[in-house]
Amino acid sequence: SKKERANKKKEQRDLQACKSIVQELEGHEDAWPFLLPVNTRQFPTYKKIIKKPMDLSVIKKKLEDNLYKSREDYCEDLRLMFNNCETFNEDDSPVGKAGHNLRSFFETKWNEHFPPT
Ligand SMILES: Cn1cc(C(=O)NCCN2CCCC2)ccc1=O
Repeated sequence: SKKERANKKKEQRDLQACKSIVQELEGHEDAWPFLLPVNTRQFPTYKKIIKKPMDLSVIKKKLEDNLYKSREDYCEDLRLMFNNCETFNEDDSPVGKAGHNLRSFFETKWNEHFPPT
């Protein structure tokens, strides 16, 4: 139907916006702690403390494999990644500070692409 075609277009626009947001996050100077999964041999307690690890490489792969039902589903994984960072790191540590900076950058980009009504 016309409505279904319009909705499919919206989904395609949202997916494209989510892909470009991840690219912008990857290029941010504070992205270094988030580019790959946390190394659990370097940080042996990580697996016990963080029940659902998440990082930009996993989010990018999920986007490419069409595993997100919606932009909200995608946003949930980004917020999980930043919340994991706050759980495991002191605010004034290098990783903790990078997490706060990158989260702020993400939320700004999110609102640029999807202005709250
Ligand atoms: C999200 N997060 C990341 C780290 C971390 O240190 N990641 C960077 C690891 N090195 C960067 C270049 C080579 C490997 C530690 C705790 C944490 O919660």
